[in-house]
Amino acid sequence: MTINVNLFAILDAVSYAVVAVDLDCRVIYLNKPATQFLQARGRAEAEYIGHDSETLLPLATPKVREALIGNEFKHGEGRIVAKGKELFYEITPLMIEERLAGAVISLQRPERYEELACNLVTYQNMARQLQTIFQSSSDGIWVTDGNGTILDINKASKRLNAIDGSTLIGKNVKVMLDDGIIDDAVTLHVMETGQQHTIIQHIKSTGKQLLVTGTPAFDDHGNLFLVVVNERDITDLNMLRENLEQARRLQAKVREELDDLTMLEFRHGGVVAESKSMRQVLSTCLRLSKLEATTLLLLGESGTGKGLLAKFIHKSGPNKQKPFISVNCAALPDSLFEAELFGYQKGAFTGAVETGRVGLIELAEDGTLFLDEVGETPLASQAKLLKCLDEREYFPLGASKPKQLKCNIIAATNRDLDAMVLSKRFRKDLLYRLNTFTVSIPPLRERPEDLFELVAMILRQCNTKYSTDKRITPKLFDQLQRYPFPGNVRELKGLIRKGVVMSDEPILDEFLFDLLKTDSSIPKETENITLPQAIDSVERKMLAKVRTFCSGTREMASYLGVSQPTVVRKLKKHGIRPPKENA
Ligand SMILES: Nc1ncnc2c1ncn2[C@@H]1O[C@H](COP(=O)(O)OP(=O)(O)OP(=O)(O)O)[C@@H](O)[C@H]1O
Repeated sequence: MTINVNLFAILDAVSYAVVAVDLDCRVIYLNKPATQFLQARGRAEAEYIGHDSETLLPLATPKVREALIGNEFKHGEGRIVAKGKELFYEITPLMIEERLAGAVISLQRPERYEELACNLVTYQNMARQLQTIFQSSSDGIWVTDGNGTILDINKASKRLNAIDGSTLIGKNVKVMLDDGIIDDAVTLHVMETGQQHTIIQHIKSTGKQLLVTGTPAFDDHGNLFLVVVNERDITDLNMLRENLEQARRLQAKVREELDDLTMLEFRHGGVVAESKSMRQVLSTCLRLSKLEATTLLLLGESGTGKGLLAKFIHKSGPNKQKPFISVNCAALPDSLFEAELFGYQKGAFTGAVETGRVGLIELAEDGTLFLDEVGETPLASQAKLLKCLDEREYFPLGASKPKQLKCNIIAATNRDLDAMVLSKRFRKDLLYRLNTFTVSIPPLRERPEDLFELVAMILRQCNTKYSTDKRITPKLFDQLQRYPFPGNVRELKGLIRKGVVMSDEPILDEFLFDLLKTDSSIPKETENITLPQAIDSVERKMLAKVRTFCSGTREMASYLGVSQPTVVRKLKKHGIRPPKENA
């Protein structure tokens, strides 16, 4: 008996409520915390003793009943939530004299577990770790409850916002807004939408710019219970971005200045390039000039400056001191093409010079060989030229040992090589070999921005050459810009030269204006024919007329504003004999 009394006293002394039931689930005992709990709710112990435990513990009793059924007692535990309060319970067997006599239900507040857990070393370590992470983060971190009440602020945030965090804990974020510490509160946005939200916040007192992200956390019932706010200082980042932007602008300016310098360099090489298209052409040429053992193709109408650019490429390359050899493929008779290009050994063919002859390729050494009017290369020689370019060696006529091709090759044409391939006048494989690097020079009419500088340069050259001081006024530029210049820069040069030499006036406007009018007027007899026919007819008439007063194809070329090989080719096409001295 004494023992029993002591046992009850012990049970009364424990901090949790204990309820014992018999095998029929009738309440047989309540300890002191349990009766106190009932008294606090205006109930008496007597109302429950001897009654089914369902009246006292409606939510836990089904589990108790289950534990008591069968031969083996089933330990159980669970959680009771009623009227906003929460209790944890545990069901253990009640054994009397080694026989199951019922069950004991122990009930405990969850906070108590928490209090106990807090004393556990593992819990303390974990909490310490979390605090260390929270405080040592270089980003600012705030934690508020679901209503915006500040629960915690880390050190970084205090520094970024220049605030004493301890005075704010327990206050609502709205206070910070009202006090003007911050200009916007991300927590309020998160509370409103229930979603993550990011803002840029400007901190008045520190002048800092923060990237602030608020993230919501929800409990098991979907209620917002925490808002975690992360603040990242982007002041330095913005400054970095600005510096980068400034550096970029500076770089662009330097590049522009460099471009201008390069253009100046071009001008020293006598190449005018004011238009964007010509500048692009020149930059490409400059880049290509740095390549070794290269072959490139310059395309463009007659007089656009292919020859000039070929020289420019050579002069800009590493072998500018080496020879630049120019050969006009149209001017070489078919029979002599290979002999001129590859050279020959003595006695190689009838009429060959006794001593033999060095070819143009060899003469070019490791400089540049310019194959002008490459489209006119005799078909029979095209295969040999291709082999020479492919293998970078060739056999002079009559030689048994090959020689090396050391020079760069720049080919040029105003012909449509694709069309020539189709009409079988140019080898497709040679075209592919030549056009790996192609530079197309636009006609003068497509780059009027170059006109002014070209006219100024040509006038300067002519005035120096003929000791004159002729000028052109801006009025004439309107006319010049409207004129199509089929002969391109060469035609412009011829036009101005004619003006400087022939006009008696110091201002050339009127004289050149008349010349332009005659050159651009359409002859009446061409009105009912097609454009190619009209061009053909005008070409024939001009050649025939100019032939009568010129003493050679060179003079004709200069008068007509085209190259000499073009004159030779066109005379051949129209069946007109060259002037006497060239005949
Ligand atoms: N951009 C330029 N700047 C200065 N002079 C130029 C320019 N383009 C062409 N010229 C001048 O125009 C004339 C004709 O140029 P060039 O002989 O190089 O043309 P081309 O395209 O080779 O002609 P073709 O196909 O008839 O041989 C030359 O006197 C050349 O110096």
